[in-house]
Amino acid sequence: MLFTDTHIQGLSGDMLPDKNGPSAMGGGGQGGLAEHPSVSLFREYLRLKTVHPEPDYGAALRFLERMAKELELPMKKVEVCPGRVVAIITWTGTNTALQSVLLNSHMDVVPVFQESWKYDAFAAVKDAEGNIYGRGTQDMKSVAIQYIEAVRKLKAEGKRFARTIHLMFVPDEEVGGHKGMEMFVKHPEFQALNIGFALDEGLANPGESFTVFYGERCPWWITVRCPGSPGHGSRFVENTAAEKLRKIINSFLDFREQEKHRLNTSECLTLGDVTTVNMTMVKGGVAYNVIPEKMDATFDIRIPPTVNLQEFEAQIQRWCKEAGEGITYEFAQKHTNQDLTSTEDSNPWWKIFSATCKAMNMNLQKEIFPAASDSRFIRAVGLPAIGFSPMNHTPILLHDHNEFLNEQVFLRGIQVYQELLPALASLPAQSSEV
Ligand SMILES: CSCC[C@H](NC(C)=O)C(=O)O
Ligand SMILES: [Zn+2]
Ligand SMILES: [Zn+2]
Repeated sequence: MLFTDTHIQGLSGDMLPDKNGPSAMGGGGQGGLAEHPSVSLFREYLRLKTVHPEPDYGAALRFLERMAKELELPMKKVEVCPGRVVAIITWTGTNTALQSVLLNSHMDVVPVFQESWKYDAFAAVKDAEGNIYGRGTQDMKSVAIQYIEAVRKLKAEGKRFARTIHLMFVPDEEVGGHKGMEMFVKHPEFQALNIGFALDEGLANPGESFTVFYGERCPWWITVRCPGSPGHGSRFVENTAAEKLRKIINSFLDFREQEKHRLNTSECLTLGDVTTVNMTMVKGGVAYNVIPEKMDATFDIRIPPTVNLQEFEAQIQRWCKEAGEGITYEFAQKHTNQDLTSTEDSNPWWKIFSATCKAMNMNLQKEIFPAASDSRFIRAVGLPAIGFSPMNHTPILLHDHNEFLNEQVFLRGIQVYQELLPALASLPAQSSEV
């Protein structure tokens, strides 16, 4: 039986036809041809509302439990915080003494401005070009299903590898990972996974190449508090909070201009190589005619690994001092680990990853991730991690309206993991492991 997109929109994931496990015939968009079962599964996962501020993690965990059952693999659940569960599906290797390969994805997605979307952001509508629209199509439910489907295919082919492969599904990445990966990397269950190398999310690439991320900028979220003398709004009161706030804003935003200019005038720099500063909140004031006793400005700063963080903070202190008396600041986010994953052939994991991609004629663009992902916590405990979402010929639409991924790009990504997983999980024992 075939469905049109209109029919599919009205169905919940549970109501989709499910004849042979995930081999559901999905929505149309391809002239009535049966939909690839992996695409149907992807669309089903997209329909789960794991959206902040109240993600339905229960639905995602039930879905993943079903996946584990279909794959005939065990799934472990670790509650790192009340209501915050990390799920791990494990394909045990033939030599459990060797370090394992981690395939990480986050279950949660960011909210949408539904009125600005072409379709319901949680209906996983597929258009006539095969573009699948939905929150999480790029970030990063596609990658989660690609991992699952690659493992399904490899298992069906009777493959088995020396190294264990862990498929990990974490909560709360989109709100900083504090009740997700940040906690889990310190958990004994994480250590017990004996991870040697991790893959996590990357970004789409609009061209033919695939972008891979070997490091991240440090996110610093800072609120600068400017105290001042209050008084009547009709007077020239000295030492006002607003005068100080103006100087603070000028210092931060002048620096922003310099960095923007540096990025725009250098061909070899990408966003991940410069510091971005954005004023994201301003607070203060109680009435039109009352000069307030304090005003705050909040900035989202992203600092590349090449910047000395002590010197950068000293600069912030100078800006505060220059702006007037009594100015303080406080961090809501201050990541300080600047570890990079080596992309030299001396790193055997990188060597096998890049060689396997090259054998598939994939051109890799190495960059610093401009935002923050859970990879930063993995690198911070000393493990190599590469951010990689196999999405080329795709505009970068994470967190944007009308986020989409084409089904052919999605399916090609499964093939990419079908090659990568055997290569990584067959990496010979390293001298550090014996
Ligand atoms: C700093 S925790 C927030 C994480 C979020 N990640 C992404 C990929 O958008 C960000 O960079 O804002
Ligand atoms: Zn993400
Ligand atoms: Zn995101």
